[in-house]
Amino acid sequence: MQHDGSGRIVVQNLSKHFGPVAAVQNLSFEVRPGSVTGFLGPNGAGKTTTLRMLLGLVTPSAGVATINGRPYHQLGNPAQVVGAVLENEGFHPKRSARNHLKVYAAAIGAPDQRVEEVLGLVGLSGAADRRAGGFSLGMRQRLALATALLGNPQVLVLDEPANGLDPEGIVWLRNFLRAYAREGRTVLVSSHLLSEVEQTIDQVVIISHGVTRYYGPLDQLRSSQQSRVLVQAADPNALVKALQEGGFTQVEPTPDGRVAVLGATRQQIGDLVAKAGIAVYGIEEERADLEKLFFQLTSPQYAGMPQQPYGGPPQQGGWGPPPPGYPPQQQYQQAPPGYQQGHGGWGGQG
Ligand SMILES: Nc1ncnc2c1ncn2[C@@H]1O[C@H](COP(=O)(O)OP(=O)(O)OP(=O)(O)O)[C@@H](O)[C@H]1O
Repeated sequence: MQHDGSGRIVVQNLSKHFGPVAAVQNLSFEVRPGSVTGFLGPNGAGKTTTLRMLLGLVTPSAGVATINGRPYHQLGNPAQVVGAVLENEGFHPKRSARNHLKVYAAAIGAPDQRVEEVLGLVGLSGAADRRAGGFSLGMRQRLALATALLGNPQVLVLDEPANGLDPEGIVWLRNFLRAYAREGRTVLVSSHLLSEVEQTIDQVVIISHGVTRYYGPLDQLRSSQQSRVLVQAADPNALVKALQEGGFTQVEPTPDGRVAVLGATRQQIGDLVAKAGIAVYGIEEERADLEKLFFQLTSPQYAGMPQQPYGGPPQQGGWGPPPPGYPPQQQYQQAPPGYQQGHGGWGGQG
């Protein structure tokens, strides 16, 4: 049966157990053409196992993974549909890059001319006659990518492709993958570091211990992380009152006695306290930190929490269970008790 040519990757309720180890649990997500999707999670999260199931190298315990609507082994001409780079791929050390590519090109019926094209695409033309055994890790990554590109595939699946690349190589890879997606192709790229792929990806699937923690557009994840303005005031209660009167309702105390205001700028707060005549000793903006959120989402503490409290794996734009302390447990949507009387301390304690 023919595949549908859609360029779509669909992972549906995918699970894999290795004996007692649940490597992947009920994972679901979709990758559409024209986008780069980051598949993120710490070491051991289940990324490689998932990609190996997608590529027909590991049999799922449950669920399905398809490319163009078919499991990998049912794609008639897989090299033209999907190109993949998995971790620790070996090259014959004595074979030159060009000869390595010629062997693979012959195996999938690609012409020798394609070998020269892919060498150019990955920037290895100048090193084509050097033995792969002498290549740096970064050059080996490029050669592996060139091999994946031989069939001019619609879909690219790359496991930790930034490993071993120097900063220049990372920028090169980012531009390459974005251009590839702009051609209407599909790119799925795994990493254990959000910062490494943050500028490359449009969509993100974050997993930890084989379970989805977040699945959706990166922008949405970013905008969920509001910056906060931290204010140290002589009279926090008066400050909270003024903030709420000024329409800043997302106000919370910090452990060090400051008042955190969400959805505000330093300037807005500065103007407000000046107008209200409130003495403040400091106004500081705390920038949203995506890396911190990623760490929280994938931390072991978080992984120990009940799974899927919302009844199933997250849909697109959806979350797994909230990370600890998120949203903050102490949040003054209304004035803290005690302050309305004009006396008593912060939260009615003083
Ligand atoms: N063949 C196997 N036999 C037994 N356990 C396995 C096997 N392959 C993977 N695992 C286990 O499954 C879990 C997920 O591993 P996997 O390699 O998929 O994670 P990963 O997210 O790719 O991590 P890394 O970046 O370290 O490769 C780990 O606990 C790992 O030890």
